[in-house]
Amino acid sequence: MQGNVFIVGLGLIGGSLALTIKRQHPKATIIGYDVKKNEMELAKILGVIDECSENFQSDAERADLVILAAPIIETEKWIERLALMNLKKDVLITDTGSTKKSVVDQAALLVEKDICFIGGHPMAGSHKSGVAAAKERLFENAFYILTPLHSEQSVEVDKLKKWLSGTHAKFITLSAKEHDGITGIISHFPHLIAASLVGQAKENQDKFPLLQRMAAGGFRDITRIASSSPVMWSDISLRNKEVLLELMDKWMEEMEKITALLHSEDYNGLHTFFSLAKEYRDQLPSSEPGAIRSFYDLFIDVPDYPGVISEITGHFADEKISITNIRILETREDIYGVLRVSFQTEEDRERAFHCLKQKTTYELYRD
Ligand SMILES: NC(=O)C1=CN([C@@H]2O[C@H](COP(=O)(O)OP(=O)(O)OC[C@H]3O[C@@H](n4cnc5c(N)ncnc54)[C@H](O)[C@@H]3O)[C@@H](O)[C@H]2O)C=CC1
Ligand SMILES: O=C(O)C(=O)Cc1ccc(O)cc1
Repeated sequence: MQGNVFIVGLGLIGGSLALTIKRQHPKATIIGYDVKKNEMELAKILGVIDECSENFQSDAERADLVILAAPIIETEKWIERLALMNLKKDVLITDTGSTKKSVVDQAALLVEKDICFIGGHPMAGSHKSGVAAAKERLFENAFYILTPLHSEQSVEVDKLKKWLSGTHAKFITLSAKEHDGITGIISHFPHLIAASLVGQAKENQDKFPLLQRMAAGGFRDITRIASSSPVMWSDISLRNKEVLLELMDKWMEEMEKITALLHSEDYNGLHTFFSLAKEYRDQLPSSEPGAIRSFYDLFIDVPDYPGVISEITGHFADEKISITNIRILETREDIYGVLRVSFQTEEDRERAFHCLKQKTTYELYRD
């Protein structure tokens, strides 16, 4: 595809989409805009965009595709302003916000002006922010939800998918309401809980001076998402308020039930509670990328001796397998530790798995 692609918000998501589009459509010109001038300049230096926007309106008016990748409330403000501009007749406007209903409602302002808007949410990311964290392959195999305003937009949806084909994502069309219901359960509510778990640890750190050091393993993993951008998550929480409040009521009811089980020392009740959770979780697809894909992890049971990490990374280096992260999750003093290695792609993880299967006798796990 050829034309001008105007990306607003050059963070993790805007930057990653810019890289993907540039690779897939080398003839396109990527113009980037960010309220933070230094972030915009960094994007240019890193080769993420072709041009820094000097003037939002004139760059929007020459665009064939506009991608709004700012925090949701800022995106809504841009939609209102875009509706007053003299845009190209066949321009496509999309966004990347983690909630869809309020954005799509706001886009009625564009539709009134006969401008095409298709809501979008690439469901891959991380707790990192900023253009420096952008990656060309961030969206590979991830779900990419599109929320067109009506069924007659199929030609435009196909055109948008072509622009975004370099993401190698799995496109799914949903209504904005359905999208917000699902993501509320699997993403937004868990973020609230993760942040509150971290809060609970902080509250108790004076009482237990060792707490911080000991929170390095599993606790860090289940609360990783609490390190995400506070601006982004405040926007998401407010814009999916109804869904979150409903989930919160149900959660409180559930917590009251568990409180009662503890008070009455109801062993069978607790066993049922944990069994039902385990049963449902164990049957969730593990070969699917999951709704939100962020990393491909390989877990390796390694003996706890100095040099084991360099042994493992040496094997990967020999096979030219790149890793994105490596961490010891837990070291049981006398026996084994679990090493978690993260990869950018499923393919890299598979290669790593087979490489270690061949060269070592360590137990390996992919889930
Ligand atoms: N971080 C993630 O894992 C994912 C985020 N999203 C959504 O994508 C959007 C962007 O998120 P990230 O890239 O992660 O955030 P980020 O914090 O990495 O980047 C956002 C960028 O937008 C800029 N910005 C803020 N206000 C602006 C404005 N009024 N005009 C232009 N630029 C502005 C910021 O300076 C920043 O550079 C959000 O709406 C978020 O809900 C969607 C999928 C995953
Ligand atoms: O890092 C993680 O696990 C995430 O949850 C990333 C993420 C954040 C927001 C989204 O809308 C989609 C994905």
